[in-house]
Amino acid sequence: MGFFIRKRKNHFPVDGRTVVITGGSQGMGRGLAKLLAKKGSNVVIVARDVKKLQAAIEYISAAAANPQTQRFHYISADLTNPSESVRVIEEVTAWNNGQPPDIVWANAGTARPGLFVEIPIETLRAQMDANYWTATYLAHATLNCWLKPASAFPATEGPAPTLPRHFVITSSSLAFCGIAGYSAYSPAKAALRSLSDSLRSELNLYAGARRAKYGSAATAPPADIKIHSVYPGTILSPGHAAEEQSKHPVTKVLEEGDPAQTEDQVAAVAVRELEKGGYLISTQFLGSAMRASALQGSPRNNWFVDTVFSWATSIAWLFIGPDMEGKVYKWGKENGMTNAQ
Ligand SMILES: NC(=O)C1=CN([C@@H]2O[C@H](COP(=O)(O)OP(=O)(O)OC[C@H]3O[C@@H](n4cnc5c(N)ncnc54)[C@H](OP(=O)(O)O)[C@@H]3O)[C@@H](O)[C@H]2O)C=CC1
Ligand SMILES: CCCCCCCCCCCCCCCC(=O)[C@@H](N)CO
Repeated sequence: MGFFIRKRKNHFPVDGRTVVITGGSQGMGRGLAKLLAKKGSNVVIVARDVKKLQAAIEYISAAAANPQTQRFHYISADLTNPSESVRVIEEVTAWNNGQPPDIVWANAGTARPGLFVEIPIETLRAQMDANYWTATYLAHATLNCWLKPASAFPATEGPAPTLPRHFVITSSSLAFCGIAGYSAYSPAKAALRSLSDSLRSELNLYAGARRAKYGSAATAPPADIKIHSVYPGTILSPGHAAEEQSKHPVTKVLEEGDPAQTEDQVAAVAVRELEKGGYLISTQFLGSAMRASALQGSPRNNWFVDTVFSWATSIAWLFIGPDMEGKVYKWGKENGMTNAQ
């Protein structure tokens, strides 16, 4: 039997490892936390609202595979403040017996849709804070901890990890395609894709140094580091319900065909793709098409599928592009310029 059923390598082992998930109190982050609890991880969730965090911890820990040995923890932090990311990593390391977390998932984010000229300047900046800077500050704190053994972080104890560490970013399929109504949000998510590609390139340097003659326990990081980014489409979350309130009707027209996923569905696909070794990860078919049409120089998950799919989407855009332009034009023609909510 073993001859026929070749078990593929799991590139994202989580059993017994410690995972930090920001935005873990609801929506996709809560779905991820529950799934990883089921797969045997120790989980720390981070968000601002303590009541929601407490309720989520109860919900997440109930899914634990080994309730006697797995541990769960929450930290209340506003991640738009850079020093809060540093504190989170320090606190998790202390909680985790002096060992830094194995996996950190920058998932916190919020969308404030609306027409560009209607959005106050402060909201434009706040959207960058909530979506770009939260993840970037966390990446900076985490990579400093993982890459600099002699950094400000408490000295780590015990044996060096043998498995790679992972930093995962939740972006959005809107990173691949700009549509009316998301001008405050999409640029932040597109910037995260660029951050992901840049860090992926840079981390090769440390992987090389670990194996070179210059690498030593004192100067080289103790484990390889893998970076990944996930690009979901519509997720039926509390955040999504809130954004629907301020969403311009033309935006609803444009995203009408986007299949909605529950927090559990999106978490299951994201983790499955990570287990397969995915780097730039979409979570449903439309998202995969959007991804394929916007690959640029990003490392491929599967060179054959990604290349052929990108050719197909290049042709598809010749029809979809004008169709979407026409939908926005038609909405203006029929309803005028006002936000008809
Ligand atoms: N919903 C959707 O349709 C889509 C969402 N996404 C992205 O997926 C991720 C999850 O979204 P979703 O599932 O909708 O989750 P929600 O919007 O429902 O929840 C957001 C989570 O992030 C936390 N959070 C928000 N701001 C901060 C902050 N400044 N500091 C710390 N924590 C914060 C919230 O807790 P609290 O408010 O208590 O801080 C909450 O736990 C986000 O990055 C989002 O942009 C991507 C594609 C589609
Ligand atoms: C060949 C390619 C064809 C592409 C057609 C593109 C159609 C546009 C679909 C827009 C989907 C938007 C999902 C929103 C997710 C999100 O991040 C917000 N809900 C924030 O929470």
